[in-house]
Amino acid sequence: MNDLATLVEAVEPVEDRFALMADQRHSGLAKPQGSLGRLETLAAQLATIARVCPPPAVGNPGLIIAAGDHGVHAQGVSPWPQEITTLMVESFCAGRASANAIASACGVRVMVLDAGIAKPPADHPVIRTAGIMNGTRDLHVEPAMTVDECTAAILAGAALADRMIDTGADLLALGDMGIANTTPSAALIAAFTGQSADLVTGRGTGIDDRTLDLKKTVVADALARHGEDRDPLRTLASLGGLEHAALAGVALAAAARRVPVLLDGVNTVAAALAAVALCPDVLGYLIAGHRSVEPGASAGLAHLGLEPILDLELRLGEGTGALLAVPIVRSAAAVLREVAGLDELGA
Ligand SMILES: Cc1cc2ncn([C@H]3O[C@H](COP(=O)(O)O)[C@@H](O)[C@H]3O)c2cc1C
Ligand SMILES: O=C(O)c1cccnc1
Repeated sequence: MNDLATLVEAVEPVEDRFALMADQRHSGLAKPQGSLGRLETLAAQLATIARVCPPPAVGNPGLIIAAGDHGVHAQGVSPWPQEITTLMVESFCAGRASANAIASACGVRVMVLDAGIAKPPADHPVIRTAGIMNGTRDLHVEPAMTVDECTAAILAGAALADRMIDTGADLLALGDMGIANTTPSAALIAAFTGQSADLVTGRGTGIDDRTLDLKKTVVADALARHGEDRDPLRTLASLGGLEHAALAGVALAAAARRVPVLLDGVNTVAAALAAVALCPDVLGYLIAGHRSVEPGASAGLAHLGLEPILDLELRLGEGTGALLAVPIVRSAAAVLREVAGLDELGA
């Protein structure tokens, strides 16, 4: 898929009639009706995505961690130096980050997309490089990306998603890495939900009260600079990051291939809002893995109408919360596929 309009057109709505079939099937299984609670809703969603009931087993889940740097880091919105983005990506490659530990515990393959890191990491078999730019411009003073740069990042994410699906991935979890990226996330969430900068801006990696006030002002100023234009692509380019754009591309490509998309924390929720604004039919493919502590995550999830699977008070990103939800999504499909019918009891 080499242009955005083609990618958007390739996404077809999920088919609700398969949810009905899933409900009927659940009612006939050897368990009291509704006794598996939201696991049943999840299985029904998987059936609507796959257009088949029971849905296929989730046998080969993948995680894409998109990484990028941010011009707005210069405003002092994060206590961490920008080089941490590069160092953490190298840690993903070495299999030493939190995301790797949880991915191997949950049986998930990890790939990393350098969507636009300021100091690019060394080449590694798990890294793909978008090759667009080395970090965004400062969204506080000017658009973070041009529309062309943003489109290229979306397509880079879509290309990696396609490659993972071609090599067997049947669920894609989203993860992010990018020092200062909770600032563009807050700006995107405010723009796409209509909530105030004050409400959706959080402490990110753990900033003090003074820095939080500064961050809220930076987000509010960026929203004022951007103005009322709610065109999804221009909004994403103006207020977002390269990793947000790339993750929106992953969601679009996965939806186009009828593959479920598992969201992580605030940064992937911001990317999901952009993807849904670009293509409303993407929504049916999204599953919220967890509720991040960041306030913008809850605002974004509420706007999308998504109820997260887990709430473990995580506030890391990298895909950690999405990864932890993978066994639950797998189990939802397994129940609908494998549990005996009431009529088979004693047979
Ligand atoms: C060592 C380290 C590992 C991380 N892994 C994810 N993040 C998370 O924190 C960053 C965003 O927070 P803020 O906007 O406050 O900078 C992102 O990179 C996010 O993925 C990390 C942050 C650090 C410092
Ligand atoms: O919840 C998240 O995803 C998160 C929170 C803080 C920093 N980075 C990510």
